[in-house]
Amino acid sequence: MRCAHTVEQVRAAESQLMARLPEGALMQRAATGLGHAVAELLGGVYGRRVLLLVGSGDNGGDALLAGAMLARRGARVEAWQLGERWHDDGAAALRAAGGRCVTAVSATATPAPAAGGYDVVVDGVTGIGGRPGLRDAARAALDVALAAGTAGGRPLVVAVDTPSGVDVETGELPEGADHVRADLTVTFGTHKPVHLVEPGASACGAVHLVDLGLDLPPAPLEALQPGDVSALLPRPSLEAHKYTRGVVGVRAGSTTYPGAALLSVAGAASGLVGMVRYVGSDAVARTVREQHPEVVGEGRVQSWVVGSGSGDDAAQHLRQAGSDGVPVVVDADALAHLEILGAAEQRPPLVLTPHAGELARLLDVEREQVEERQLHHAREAAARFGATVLLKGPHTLAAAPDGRVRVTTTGTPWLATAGAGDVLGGVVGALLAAGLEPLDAASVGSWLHGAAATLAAAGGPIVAGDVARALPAVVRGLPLA
Ligand SMILES: NC(=O)C1=CN([C@@H]2O[C@H](COP(=O)(O)OP(=O)(O)OC[C@H]3O[C@@H](n4cnc5c(N)ncnc54)[C@H](O)[C@@H]3O)[C@@H](O)[C@H]2O)[C@@H](O)CC1
Ligand SMILES: Nc1ncnc2c1ncn2[C@@H]1O[C@H](COP(=O)(O)OP(=O)(O)O)[C@@H](O)[C@H]1O
Ligand SMILES: [K+]
Repeated sequence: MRCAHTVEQVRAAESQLMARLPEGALMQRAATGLGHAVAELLGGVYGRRVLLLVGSGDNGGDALLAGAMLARRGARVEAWQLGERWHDDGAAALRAAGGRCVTAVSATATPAPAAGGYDVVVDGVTGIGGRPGLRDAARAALDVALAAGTAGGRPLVVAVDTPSGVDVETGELPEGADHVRADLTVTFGTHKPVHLVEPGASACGAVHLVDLGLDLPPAPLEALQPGDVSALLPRPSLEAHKYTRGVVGVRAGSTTYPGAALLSVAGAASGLVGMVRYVGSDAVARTVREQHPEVVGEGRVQSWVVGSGSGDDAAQHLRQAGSDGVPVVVDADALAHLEILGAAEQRPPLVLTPHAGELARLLDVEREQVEERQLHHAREAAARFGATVLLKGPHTLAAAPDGRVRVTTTGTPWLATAGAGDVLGGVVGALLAAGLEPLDAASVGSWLHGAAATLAAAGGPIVAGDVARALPAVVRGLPLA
């Protein structure tokens, strides 16, 4: 599991460990990991030109100590002091290693960049102690450094712990203010929410974790890895028969949108359960069975998938599905009718699968607000509706009513294609029917869906049906549990 901890959790774990280590040992560990990561990114050290942008806290200290390590190995290292103070031991180490230190850099006194520019700019302005936004001195220094470039184009940007200026705890970006965009972020001890949650995650670039040996509590935010998915995936036992594997029912699609029925069923019928039932108009049911001859009609199920392309039938589909007492995936058109299910205590377990626009309508806010504050709104909806909420997008979030959140890190922008969400609803419904609890069903389903899209796309375009077809191959490729 990839875990992201809060700043408070990180600080508590760090101070516990620091109490047991010689002074400065933890920062040296972080700086050594950072130095190695920069060296690897540059494909070597000797003769490389490195600029450190250094703030007033320990984040700057990490940058200075890593810079000293690179300078000792033959890099040409320069450090610009952006705050009123900086980490004196770090600066002394850099000077001793032959690096150049430029103090008192301000927005109006930015140094001339080295002739030929820099191969890499290391952002050590702020880490977990930073407030969102960049101060003018940092903004001006960054502009000058990036414009200086190299023969090969602009320098690479490596963020120390987090890109400066982002909101570390939420992944939000400061409104109207600037932040660093990194090619690589080297973080320490554990991930922080910004490394996983959009839009901040995109500002981190690739993320490299340096282990510090921290003793950490359970994380409020997680990202499943292939081994986790494999361990959670329901697999048929030797004694299995189709009913023990679970039966998923689909009430989706309509004469206006028969395709949504086909795609929801395609997701549900990708092999994760023993049987799929489809309930809808005769005409749509006929079309579904032509393409999926294994699908049967009405009967007992262990979960329902409702709403994709249900159009005017959405309320009725939801009422019927909700009266069974089994978990329900509520998608698309059905999301507007949650009140039909009565008070939260009377409802069956629900997985809501809105995209940002649908979640905005549910919460009566603007779509942009949801996109800007994804973690906040996913958690808010999960708590308000007492349901697991799968907020779909580039880094889909699965939020449980108890506050736990899982981020999906699989997927490809090629997945932004009509009907992909219908397939996802079917996959999540199948996993619920197979016995997973809602947060596991939502997060495992979303992980498999993203991985199937990446496999099917292979760098090129796909349609929604390709995702369902690729899903069995993703399951086959999982590591053994
Ligand atoms: N706490 C620890 O034990 C460890 C911390 N480490 C490093 O230390 C960092 C945290 O250090 P600090 O707590 O000193 O905090 P930071 O270095 O992240 O930032 C705090 C400083 O930045 C200034 N600042 C805040 N917001 C700003 C903004 N928007 N623009 C410009 N300046 C701003 C503050 O006035 C303060 O002086 C971590 O991110 C990590 O890089 C690592 O060395 C590992 C060990
Ligand atoms: N930029 C993106 N990168 C990766 N995945 C994306 C991106 N945009 C959308 N997706 C995924 O594509 C799917 C789209 O679903 P949805 O919005 O419900 O579309 P539809 O209603 O047409 O099926 C979701 O799984 C979502 O997470
Ligand atoms: K930083």
